[in-house]
Amino acid sequence: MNRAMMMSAAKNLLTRYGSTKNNIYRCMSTGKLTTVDVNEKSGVAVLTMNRLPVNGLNLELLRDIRNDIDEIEGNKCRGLILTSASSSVFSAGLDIMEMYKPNQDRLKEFWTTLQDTWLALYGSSVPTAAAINGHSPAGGCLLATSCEYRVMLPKFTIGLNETKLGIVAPKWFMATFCNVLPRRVAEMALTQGKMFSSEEALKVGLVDELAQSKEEAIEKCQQFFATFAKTNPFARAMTKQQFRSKDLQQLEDEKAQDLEAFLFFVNQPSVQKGLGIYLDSLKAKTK
Ligand SMILES: CCCCC/C=C/C(=O)SCCNC(=O)CCNC(=O)[C@H](O)C(C)(C)COP(=O)(O)OP(=O)(O)OC[C@H]1O[C@@H](n2cnc3c(N)ncnc32)[C@H](O)[C@@H]1OP(=O)(O)O
Repeated sequence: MNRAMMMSAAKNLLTRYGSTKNNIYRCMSTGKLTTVDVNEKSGVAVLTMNRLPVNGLNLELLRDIRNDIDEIEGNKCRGLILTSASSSVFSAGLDIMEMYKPNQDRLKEFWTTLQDTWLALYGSSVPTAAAINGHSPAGGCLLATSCEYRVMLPKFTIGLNETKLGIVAPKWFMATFCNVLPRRVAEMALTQGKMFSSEEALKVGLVDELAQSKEEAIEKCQQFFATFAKTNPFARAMTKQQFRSKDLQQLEDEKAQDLEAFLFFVNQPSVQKGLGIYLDSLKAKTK
């Protein structure tokens, strides 16, 4: 191999395996709206949501996340860290545009994909953690709390704020919240639609640690995964799945009813009106 060929091969490798100070990262898959980088040394995959500006969870982003989780599971990665390409928003939750004046076929597909994404993430056999590097309301909080561990950057907010929008978080959103928070704290926060500051979230246990940067948050998630070094991966995964089986089974059993209830609720004129007013208030903020 001559020098030019060697340079070209090295360039190709760097494009595919981009190197950082300590580790080699392999880009496993790149959905249009997500990227997945696997640390070759640790086997940990970092799944980055990249639908800027706010990672609103629309049908396409949910599909990409779902496919990435499946791929990470299939590749037997040692861990999955969910994070955001934005420096101020982890995810703004469900893209309200999917629910406002919706096309009914797409609305069905949107909700079914959300259900499947949650089942895949909450029930994942791979250890999961969220590096919450920005605001994380509603569906963003659902994704973060579906993971086993959360590290958040200061001065952001997280919570299930649905009641403030005049909508109701489905049972499985609530179950996910209750898997993390004491029941009384969860009930109060859900009914109030409370958004916790990072510092408050740490205090009540909604997040496990704070970090000063995204890199530090990812490092802390990796340290969490390292706590499983002396456990049997199969026994670990079975234990997690059995622990979460009631919540998972409930949605599996009630998927069709949950979809019907969502469609009925979203199509109510009063709900449509409320969503329209909320969207206007979000847009007015930027004017
Ligand atoms: C019926 C059953 C429902 C089931 C449960 C529902 C769950 C959900 O997830 S509902 C969604 C709830 N989400 C929110 O309430 C968050 C709303 N967004 C915000 O609070 C903020 O945008 C922010 C804190 C996440 C980020 O603030 P900032 O960085 O200042 O960005 P902007 O507010 O200026 O937003 C930029 C741009 O994005 C639009 N947008 C924000 N969030 C959403 C959203 N969830 N869906 C659709 N669009 C959203 C916002 O309107 C701006 O648009 P433009 O003005 O056109 O740039």
